Amino acid sequence: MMKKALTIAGSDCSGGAGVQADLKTFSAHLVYGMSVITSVVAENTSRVIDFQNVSVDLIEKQLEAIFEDIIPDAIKIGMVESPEIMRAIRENLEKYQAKQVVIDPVMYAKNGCPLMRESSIDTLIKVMIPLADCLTPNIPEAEKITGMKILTLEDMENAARSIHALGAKNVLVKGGHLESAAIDILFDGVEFTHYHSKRIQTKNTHGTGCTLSSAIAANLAKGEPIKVAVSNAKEYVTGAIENALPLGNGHGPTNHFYQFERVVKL
Ligand SMILES: Nc1ncnc2c1ncn2[C@@H]1O[C@H](COP(=O)(O)OP(=O)(O)OP(=O)(O)O)[C@@H](O)[C@H]1O
Ligand SMILES: Cc1ncc(COP(=O)(O)O)c(N)n1
Repeated sequence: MMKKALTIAGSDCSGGAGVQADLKTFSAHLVYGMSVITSVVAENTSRVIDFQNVSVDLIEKQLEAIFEDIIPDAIKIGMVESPEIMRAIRENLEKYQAKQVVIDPVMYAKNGCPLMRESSIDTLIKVMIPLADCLTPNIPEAEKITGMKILTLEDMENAARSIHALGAKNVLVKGGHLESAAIDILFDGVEFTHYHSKRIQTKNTHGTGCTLSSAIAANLAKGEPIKVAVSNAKEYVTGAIENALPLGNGHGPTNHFYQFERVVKL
């Protein structure tokens, strides 16, 4: 039976990040994908033009429609811009006894445009982080959450430990913003696991964080334990970056279907 995954995130009309990246990632893993849209973002590979949040009422009704009918095996949460939407997601996921929740605490787009208002950070910490089976901050996000400056692998480990203490079961601090290799560090409350890949020289990295977190959710939906889920997801995102698509004028999207190109000549 096909496993099912849900993304609760913003819509990126240009298709490289947000809900669109998540659904492509679920499909590439042969997992049935569903979506609850939190915000409609007018953006492309170069800039965010504008966004409008979906009302709390309609977000709750999307969740109701999903959970009364097709129960997801795992959930990925991406852009959640406001404290009210965060609180509604927390309440509803508790009500529906959601399992395997991966949270990517999206704060900014690649080009620096804010996708979460500053006043949401407190609610993110108190309301969202304790929901997470796995939280996947990048370095700037981990700095905002912890108030620490992160320059080294040891700093990443310390940040992961302090975010774990806020209630996330597993914390993956992503090293995409490091200068050296792309090393991500997982802390499960007991030990650290380092996931290495070489740094790929490309500007086409639109949606890397969305793709990694939804690949973790797809692997959890299939029943993989967290360390295997992160390892498989890291391998997948590295391949998607290596084969990234030179589309648009800015940061092009990753290639979610690179594995299929060996089978089907496009
Ligand atoms: N140039 C690169 N080469 C190899 N791996 C990379 C590169 N850039 C990012 N990654 C990897 O991509 C994944 C996403 O990390 P990153 O730190 O870019 O997340 P992010 O900043 O949240 O992404 P986004 O900017 O899409 O929100 C991580 O596994 C990271 O190591
Ligand atoms: C709707 C939405 N969600 C998340 C991101 C972050 O992705 P990136 O930092 O790769 O642009 C984005 N740009 N848009």
